[in-house]
Amino acid sequence: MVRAEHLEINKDSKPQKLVRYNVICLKRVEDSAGNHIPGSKTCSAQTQKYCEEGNCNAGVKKSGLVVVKNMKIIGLHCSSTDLHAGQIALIKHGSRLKNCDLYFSRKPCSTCLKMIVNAGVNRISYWPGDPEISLQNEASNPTSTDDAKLDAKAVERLKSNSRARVCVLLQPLVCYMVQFIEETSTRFDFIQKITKSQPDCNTDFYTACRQERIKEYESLFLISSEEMHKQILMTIGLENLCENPYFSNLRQNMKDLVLVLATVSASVPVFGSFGFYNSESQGTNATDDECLPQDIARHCMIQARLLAYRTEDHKTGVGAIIWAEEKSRSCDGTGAMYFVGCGYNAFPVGSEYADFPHMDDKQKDREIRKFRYIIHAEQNALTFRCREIKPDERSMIFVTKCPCDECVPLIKGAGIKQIYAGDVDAGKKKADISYMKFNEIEGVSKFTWQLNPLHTNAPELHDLTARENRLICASANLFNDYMCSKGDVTMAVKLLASAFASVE
Ligand SMILES: Nc1ccn([C@H]2C[C@H](O)[C@@H](COP(=O)(O)OP(=O)(O)OP(=O)(O)O)O2)c(=O)n1
Repeated sequence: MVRAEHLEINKDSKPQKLVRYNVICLKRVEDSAGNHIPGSKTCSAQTQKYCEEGNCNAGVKKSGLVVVKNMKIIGLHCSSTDLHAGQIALIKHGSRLKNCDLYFSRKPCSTCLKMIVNAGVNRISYWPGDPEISLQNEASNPTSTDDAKLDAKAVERLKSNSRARVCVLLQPLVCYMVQFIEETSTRFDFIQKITKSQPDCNTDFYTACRQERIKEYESLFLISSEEMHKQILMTIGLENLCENPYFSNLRQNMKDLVLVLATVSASVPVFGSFGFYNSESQGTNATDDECLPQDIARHCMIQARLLAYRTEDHKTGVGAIIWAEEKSRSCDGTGAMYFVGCGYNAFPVGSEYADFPHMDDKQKDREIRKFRYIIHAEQNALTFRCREIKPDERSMIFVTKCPCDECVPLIKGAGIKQIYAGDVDAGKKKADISYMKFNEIEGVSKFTWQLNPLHTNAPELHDLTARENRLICASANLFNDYMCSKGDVTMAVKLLASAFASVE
């Protein structure tokens, strides 16, 4: 059956639901032996550059992939040195890919497409930029461009002979969405915590960090030359998008989504010695007490932040994502980490808008408050998880807000070993929701967003940090120079892939 490539736009989306289609994948930079390179300090300049340019697998750009079955995410993958994202999905899910929807951050190549089509997937959506086999190298390497063009043709042929729908799924954002995300990101607890702890600091550091992220994501996801973008769209069978106004609308939608991603990402910023730390040991063994590298923890928290925008609670959006670590590293570009589940706060599945009360504790009548009905982000992540939580593996939950007294025993009971969260609400007690148990939890390690306690405990280091932070606040340029000189700007885990998944 011949399937036409088309742009799907959902005009009925409610504003708070728009980012429900935006899911991010995890990427680890690896050396040729497949070892994780935690940052530029241990990575040779050459390898670093090679990986950054997405050239680890000659001519093949890194891609991310979200696998969705029955509207639930069952896999978050990323290409590795040896394997493309589609190949990894095949290895991980096999024939379970049947009837799944796949969301790629680049148009997949023929090697991946033939296998996933063969597995009986339902729909393949992709980001309409440079495809997996890059078409951007024309001048520098004509032979590889010829191969890339051949591959693009093969992809078209596979597409037109397959049952699966291969399409671009891109939602235009409503006009005030970018502004809404900007405002909520600046007000986010982590940014507020930094601002409060640095009395002479305003949110300039946030603006600088956002600019840095915008630059990074634009270079990953957008094609700067309009002409080049048009040529690529023609080659990958999207000629119907090359005419205006479709072309300019497409570019604008892509830019807006990149802006949203960068804005959310900046709300978990790289700033001085802020990060996820535990002040005391709480786990049952040393491995459980060991914090993930900061860049990975930050990356997962950004995923939770994106999920929070899908909330059904008008006032407070919360996102949660669970990852676990296998004993040995896997073929996935995410290293030993694998996705377990994710969720956001919402009313019970299937309920209609008016079925339950939406009021908070400012409403005197307790019967019409939301708290007894709304399912918390952690509760949805646990309920709709796609993998079991194994007692002998390090599993971790990332929550954008402090887990409340309903959720702390659930997280512990489920056998999750680590919690990464904010602690702004810890110790708060309200009539219908309390955050008292988080501080007392035992047997689970907590890593909260704070200044590195090693720095805070050493006065001279603290002074240094304060001085450095003042410097950072002074100007965006100074901030960038400072971070670059520290080698921190290049995160080992980057938000490489933005795939667009319709998920309940
Ligand atoms: N770890 C958490 C904590 C809370 N929530 C959800 C449940 C409710 O939808 C909302 C409750 O948030 P607050 O306790 O902040 O209560 P309010 O929404 O009333 O806001 P506030 O009291 O801060 O003004 O967040 C959640 O999903 N997961």
